[in-house]
Amino acid sequence: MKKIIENGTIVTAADTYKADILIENEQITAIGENLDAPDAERIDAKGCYVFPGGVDPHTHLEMPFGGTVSKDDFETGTIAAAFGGTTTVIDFCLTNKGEPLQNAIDVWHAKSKDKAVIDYSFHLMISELNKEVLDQLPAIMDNEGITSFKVFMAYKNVFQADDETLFRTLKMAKEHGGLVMVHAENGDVIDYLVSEALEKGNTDPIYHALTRPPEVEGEATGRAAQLTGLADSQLYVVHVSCAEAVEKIAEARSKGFNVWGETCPQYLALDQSYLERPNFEGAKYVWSPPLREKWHQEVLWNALKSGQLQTLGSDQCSFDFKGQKDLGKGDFSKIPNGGPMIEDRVSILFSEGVKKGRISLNQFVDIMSTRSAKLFGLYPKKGTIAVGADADVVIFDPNVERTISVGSHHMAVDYNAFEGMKVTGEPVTVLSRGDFVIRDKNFVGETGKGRYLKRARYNQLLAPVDEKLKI
Ligand SMILES: NC(=O)NCCC(=O)O
Ligand SMILES: [Zn+2]
Ligand SMILES: [Zn+2]
Repeated sequence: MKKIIENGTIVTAADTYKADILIENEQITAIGENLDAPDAERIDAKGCYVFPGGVDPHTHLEMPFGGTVSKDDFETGTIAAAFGGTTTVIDFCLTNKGEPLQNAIDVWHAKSKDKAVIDYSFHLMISELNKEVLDQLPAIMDNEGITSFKVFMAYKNVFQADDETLFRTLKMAKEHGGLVMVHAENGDVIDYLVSEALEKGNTDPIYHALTRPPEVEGEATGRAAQLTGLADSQLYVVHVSCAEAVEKIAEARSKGFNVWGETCPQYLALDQSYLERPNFEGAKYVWSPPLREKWHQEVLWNALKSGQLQTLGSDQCSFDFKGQKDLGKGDFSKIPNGGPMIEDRVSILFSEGVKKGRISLNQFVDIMSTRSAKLFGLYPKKGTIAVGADADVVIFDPNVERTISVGSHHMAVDYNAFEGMKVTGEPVTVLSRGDFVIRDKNFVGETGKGRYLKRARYNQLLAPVDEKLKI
């Protein structure tokens, strides 16, 4: 069925203008004034912005972690994402040392197939990079379209990889056109600081933040950036939380290194004092890296504005307060790390960013959608409103005022980290490849309709085309 979205203001990463959009066969087929197609359903977007569906580059749906499994799965997580104006998520596929990579990928396909309501893709975790692993990667890039690889520099004895693995991953990415992602914190130093705190009897949630100071994030970010320069490769630093890390990214970029940075809503709008909330409530705000002193927020906003940071990931990794976060009662190091962010990512960026004059409307679209689509090989199918793009479209009311609350959110968990926060703006209608997923703020999508997306390689879209990979 054809559709025409009319009377709205289209916003892309580059432009803001009034026009109608014609949608046919999953795609945008025309953009212009007073479009007509006699058999089209007409959707009125009067008073609203019409922008590309959000691309969330960082989620952990149904992920085993911290002795439990993150609560939102590919069904509840993608429904919540759609309510929030996101139409594509890229989730992290965990791997186990010694296990064929394809097995791990198959586990992630089994979790997501028949569940996701919007389109999705995977990054792949690299925990070791010997010849055996290296030999598997080109086929995985070709067959699975997985072109980004995540290395953890923290979580000692769990996910943490050593510097040799990081460096070899960077070299591999250079050769094959992949993008390396890092969780940049110095896991060895954190491990020492945590045991020191616990020995002294410091067990409350606030010690999670105090044992992961900004210096350990800045150090690891700088190390990863230097190794990227040495390998002449490309790096994407996930969940940047502090000034120390921003400085290292900016320094590397000023040297011409291909280093990119993502921050998350929690670092822009929450701060370290939340971890001191009584009755163990501080556990709700345990992320790694941790929430920082409030002044870091403005540094992050300025980095988004100036382009030193480019994207916003939700780092969705939700755990119930009761029954999951409380695994860490009496020992902060056992609190599952992560929180529910997938639904509020776009709204927080709009309300705290655009409405408060920190970023422009076009920067907002770039940060929450376009730049991730470009960096991760999905553009221009995803991440923009253009003829030929998938019709992933959000109709967004920029003036409605509302209060975020667990009572009205759609994530599966028993709290919302922004509880009581007033925001301006809300998605009203969301389409995924031309089909309504959210219509007039109601879910009308279909479980399992989301499609797995194979992605292009980094150097097919951004860097000069490598002779070996002519496109
Ligand atoms: N960030 C966090 O605390 N949890 C999710 C896993 C990760 O990204 O490190
Ligand atoms: Zn991480
Ligand atoms: Zn994460």
